[in-house]
Amino acid sequence: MSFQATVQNVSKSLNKNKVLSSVSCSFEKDVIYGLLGRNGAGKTTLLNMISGKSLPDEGSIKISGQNPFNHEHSQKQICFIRESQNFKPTLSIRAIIKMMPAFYPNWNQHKATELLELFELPLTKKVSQLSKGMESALGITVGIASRAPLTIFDEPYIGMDAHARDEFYKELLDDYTEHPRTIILSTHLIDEVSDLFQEVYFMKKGEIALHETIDNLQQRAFLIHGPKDAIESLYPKGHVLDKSNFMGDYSLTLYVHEDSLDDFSIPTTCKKHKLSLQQLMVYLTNHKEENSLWVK
Ligand SMILES: Nc1ncnc2c1ncn2[C@@H]1O[C@H](COP(=O)(O)OP(=O)(O)OP(=O)(O)O)[C@@H](O)[C@H]1O
Repeated sequence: MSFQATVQNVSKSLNKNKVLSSVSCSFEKDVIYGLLGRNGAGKTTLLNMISGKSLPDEGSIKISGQNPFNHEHSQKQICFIRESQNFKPTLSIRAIIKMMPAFYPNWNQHKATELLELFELPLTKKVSQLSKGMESALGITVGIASRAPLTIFDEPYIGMDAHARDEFYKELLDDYTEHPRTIILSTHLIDEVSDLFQEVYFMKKGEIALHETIDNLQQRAFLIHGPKDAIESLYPKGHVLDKSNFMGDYSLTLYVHEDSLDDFSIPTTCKKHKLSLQQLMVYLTNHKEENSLWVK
């Protein structure tokens, strides 16, 4: 059976707070997803349930047709690397690496050794003796070397410097290219990783605000400058995320309607620039609902 993770109408409360409301999404085989949203949007809560660590109050989660909660076969298909506390502090790196093949049938020892060397992680050190960045690098090593059909990284690089993060993106992409699998990456460093994503889910206040392919987003989100009349003629073509006028230079941030895409062009007096994923996310999760692109 081909791999697929599906979430259907999932709701969840924690300590009587509704954290997720009727969330539906699906993660297809061999696609890299970004799961984005502001602090407290519900990303970790959703990922915990997808990885079978907790149960929804309502709705269903299926990993290739099975409920992953307490289901050994599903658990072996999923590697979930969290922001911290992935490993017992008293264990050495050597002991952790040794036990991984029991959890992940696709575990690749050669890749693990290569990454431990790259991140300069000494086998003899215990997790409690690692710096924050080293502990994150260990999580990343395990996540990549697991080659699990569903690999989830939830803010995995706390404490890692820019150089080490670059290594992570490169290694993840290289290994994915040779051994494709489904990857979900939740992060706040959006522009750093946006080249990795093929599709993104944006979450806002416990709901999915938008799901798009990166290709589609790039064709739909623009910042456009030009004279007043030309700019105003574009309003009906999309959702106006922002507009401003600075000393006669009018600008418009537009998310083009799906049905306007085929014939969307701008007047010759205007200039358009692509909107980065980070910029789009700011508009999308804006608390001012009248501007927010919250397609419900
Ligand atoms: N154990 C808990 N008890 C009560 N509320 C909780 C608990 N854990 C999380 N929450 C609440 O659930 C909401 C969603 O939290 P969650 O950690 O899923 O968000 P997130 O999108 O991952 O945030 P961040 O980007 O900051 O990691 C938040 O409002 C948070 O306060």
